[in-house]
Amino acid sequence: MESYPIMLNIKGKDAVVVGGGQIAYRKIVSLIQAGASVTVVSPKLHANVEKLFIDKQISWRNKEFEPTDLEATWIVIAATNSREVNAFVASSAGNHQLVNVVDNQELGNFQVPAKLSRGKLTISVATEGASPGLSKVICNELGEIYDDSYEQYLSFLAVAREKVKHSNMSKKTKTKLLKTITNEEYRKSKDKQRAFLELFGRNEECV
Ligand SMILES: C[C@@]1(CC(=O)O)c2cc3[nH]c(cc4nc(cc5[nH]c(cc(n2)[C@H]1CCC(=O)O)[C@@](C)(CC(=O)O)[C@@H]5CCC(=O)O)C(CC(=O)O)=C4CCC(=O)O)c(CCC(=O)O)c3CC(=O)O
Ligand SMILES: NC(=O)C1=CN([C@@H]2O[C@H](COP(=O)(O)OP(=O)(O)OC[C@H]3O[C@@H](n4cnc5c(N)ncnc54)[C@H](O)[C@@H]3O)[C@@H](O)[C@H]2O)C=CC1
Repeated sequence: MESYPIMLNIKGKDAVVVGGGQIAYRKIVSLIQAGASVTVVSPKLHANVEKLFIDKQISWRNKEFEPTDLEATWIVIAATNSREVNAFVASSAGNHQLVNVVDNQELGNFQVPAKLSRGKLTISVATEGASPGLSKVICNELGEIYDDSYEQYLSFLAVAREKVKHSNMSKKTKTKLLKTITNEEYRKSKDKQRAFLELFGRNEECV
């Protein structure tokens, strides 16, 4: 069966990461970047995780995992170096919790893909656990093609699309315009972007 890829809005949501090592650190950073409120449960912290705690970016329960640690959280990441503990974390989670198990994907209900961010553009790559290393390689390759210029371009597209959507143009014209601005020439030319936005009046800062 295929996985179902989604973009999750976890801003302000509680996440519990069990384990405070290097792998936990990687997952914690992406949770923080997405605005989650992260609590780490672990008797020891890797220096990088400790720094996040000192900087008040995470909460820390300095203890071994117990099932009550999962109360009232939405996202659970089992990232200890013990397969038994990770399995125990997974079996302690409720049906409505999102659970990721770093050493046994079968026990959880989501996996973390490799990710490339360019502002509003997200490219994520996953292999159903067949080769996380390949996911990383592919993401790095895509990073060469979808370079930093996409960040500004996506800001333009977002503003332009809103303007088109809220204009009085016919549906057909709107569809045509939205297609036109995905042409490469709009990414490469801020003059073209500016000219497009000027069709709708005052210019925006995204250009
Ligand atoms: C199932 C999954 C569960 C999950 O973690 O969600 C999982 C599981 C496991 N990974 C293992 C190994 C490695 N993982 C990486 C890297 C990443 N792993 C990530 C995700 C995932 N890893 C999920 C599937 C995603 C998919 O399908 O592609 C990435 C993409 C995202 C992230 O972690 O943020 C991140 C790249 C981030 C980046 O871009 O930098 C590397 C390479 C490296 O670190 O350089 C290696 C070594 C090379 C190799 O093995 O390929 C092992 C064996 C552990 C052991 O030896 O004991 C397991 C356990 C198992 O296989 O059962
Ligand atoms: N999914 C992925 O991308 C990858 C997963 N792995 C897996 O991740 C596991 C963890 O790797 P690292 O972070 O490098 O290990 P690590 O040894 O650096 O950290 C393990 C952490 O787990 C904590 N811990 C141990 N028992 C605990 C308990 N009962 N309750 C709470 N915390 C507990 C320790 O205090 C420590 O902070 C590895 O065993 C490996 O199987 C490894 C590479 C990639």
